Amino acid sequence: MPDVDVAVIGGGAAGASIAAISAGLGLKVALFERGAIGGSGLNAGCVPSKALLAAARAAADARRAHRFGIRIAEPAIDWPGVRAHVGQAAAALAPNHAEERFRAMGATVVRAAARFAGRDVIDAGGRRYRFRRAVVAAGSSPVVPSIPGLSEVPFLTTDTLFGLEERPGHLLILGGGPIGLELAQAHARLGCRVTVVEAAAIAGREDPECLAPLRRALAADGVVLREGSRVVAAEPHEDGVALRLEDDEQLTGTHLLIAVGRAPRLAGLDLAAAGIAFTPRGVTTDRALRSVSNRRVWAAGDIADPQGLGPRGFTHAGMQHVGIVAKSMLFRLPARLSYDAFPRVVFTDPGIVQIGPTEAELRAAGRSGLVVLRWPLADNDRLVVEGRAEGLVKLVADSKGRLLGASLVGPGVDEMAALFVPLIGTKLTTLTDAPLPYPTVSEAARRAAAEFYTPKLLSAPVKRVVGLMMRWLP
Ligand SMILES: Cc1cc2nc3c(=O)[nH]c(=O)nc-3n(C[C@H](O)[C@H](O)[C@H](O)COP(=O)(O)OP(=O)(O)OC[C@H]3O[C@@H](n4cnc5c(N)ncnc54)[C@H](O)[C@@H]3O)c2cc1C
Ligand SMILES: NC(=O)c1ccc[n+]([C@@H]2O[C@H](COP(=O)([O-])OP(=O)(O)OC[C@H]3O[C@@H](n4cnc5c(N)ncnc54)[C@H](O)[C@@H]3O)[C@@H](O)[C@H]2O)c1
Repeated sequence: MPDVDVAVIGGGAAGASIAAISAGLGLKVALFERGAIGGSGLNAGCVPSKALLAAARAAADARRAHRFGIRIAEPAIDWPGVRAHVGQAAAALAPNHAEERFRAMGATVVRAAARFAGRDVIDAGGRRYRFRRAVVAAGSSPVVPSIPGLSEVPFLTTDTLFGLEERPGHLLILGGGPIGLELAQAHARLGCRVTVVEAAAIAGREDPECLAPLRRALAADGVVLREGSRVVAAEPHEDGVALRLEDDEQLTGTHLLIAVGRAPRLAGLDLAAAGIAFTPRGVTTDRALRSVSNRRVWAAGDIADPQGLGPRGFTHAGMQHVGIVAKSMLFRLPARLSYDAFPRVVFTDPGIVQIGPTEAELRAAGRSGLVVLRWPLADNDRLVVEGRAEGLVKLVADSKGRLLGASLVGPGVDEMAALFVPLIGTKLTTLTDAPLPYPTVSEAARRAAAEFYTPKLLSAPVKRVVGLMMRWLP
């Protein structure tokens, strides 16, 4: 006889939501969490990083105020005050993740590491739980590269950075992905020296046309970017830490942050004991997020590797997974995950947004007949009046005018992502016909979409027909 209907391993964004829905449906639920409920997003990810960026934005806005004829002295950064703000942001959101909230819903919260002990058995906290259905939502953790000497130097990851009491004097950041870039800009604006060492190009997944404005902004903030640089050794230094690059150059800093990617937290789950197939990319599932080898088990969030689609390390991917798992596991409805309109945002200033595939990804997938439309944000009235008119809206459509992907860079474009998600796969007329409010940054979406029709509308035959109608029809 099973002890629980639904066992959920991991109380992060994905696992906690599935536990809440299952309990809300009156099912007997056990939620296993070995750390803090809320997971990486609340405690060491989205929330503290965006709170730090908000403080950094306030400092940057003060520095830019002179453009508007407002003179403000160089802002004094009160680091304990900044840390208090970051702490308060997490505290304000913590009640959504409180253990009592789940208990009140009728779920059993087990504050212990869980591991599988059979196809329908989980061991945790010295007890054995037999389940009807289980969801693996154990998340991901920072990858630490094997660099000679790294284990001899004190280094930070995002698991430890937000607990650091002192302000780094000179923060060296290894990795120029979203984590490295967001935290580089935040720290630079808050008065730290920052050097980013990136083995390839920064934001390497993003459309290359979006990178120039970001590189310029980071340079203006004082971030030193070392792209195409490989670290071959790390060693202690009187300043804190030294990194040796391939060409023997040495970079020194007071602190080192490792931000070279995240990997699914597979260790300790003993997935093999339950016959759950996995690879280093995560738990192998079908498109309904159901394990391909143990049909009692589903996976969600950073640890899920839906076959053919690969893992996605975003909170909103986890939220999309929750909907799929609810349909498939709880309601027994057909469910099929698709990332065709999946958005990602780098929350720097300017931000970079990608919705759906990039032009390069579409071409690599063999899509032909692509139409690329661009609208520079230098022409956006809202940004002109705000003195920040830089960036790009780039849309990729098929020959019939159906939107396949959108790449954006500019101030405030993060909020435009939501506009585009439901439009992927639809005709661009949805945008051109919509009265998007003026003056907003979003309005540039309509201008870019209109570029698809303008050449056709202003063609010689159309001009002739319009002229004839004007002159000959009443
Ligand atoms: C600095 C940073 C900034 C980020 N910013 C963004 C952003 O702006 N937008 C965005 O969409 N994403 C962002 N992300 C990614 C986002 O945080 C993750 O995609 C998301 O938190 C993953 O949620 P999850 O539920 O899959 O896993 P997690 O949040 O990692 O939760 C998994 C939980 O499982 C628990 N656990 C693991 N193993 C066991 C076990 N054996 N037994 C019991 N419990 C276990 C862990 O303690 C953890 O609490 C950011 C990440 C970082 C690090
Ligand atoms: N804004 C957001 O939504 C957001 C923010 C932060 C994190 N995240 C999630 O967290 C994940 C992890 O982020 P990330 O930035 O750590 O990883 P990432 O994989 O996106 O980027 C890591 C970068 O490090 C570089 N790199 C790898 N090894 C290196 C080495 N030895 N030396 C120098 N550079 C090296 C890579 O070339 C890459 O550019 C992201 O993929 C994303 O899913 C999302």
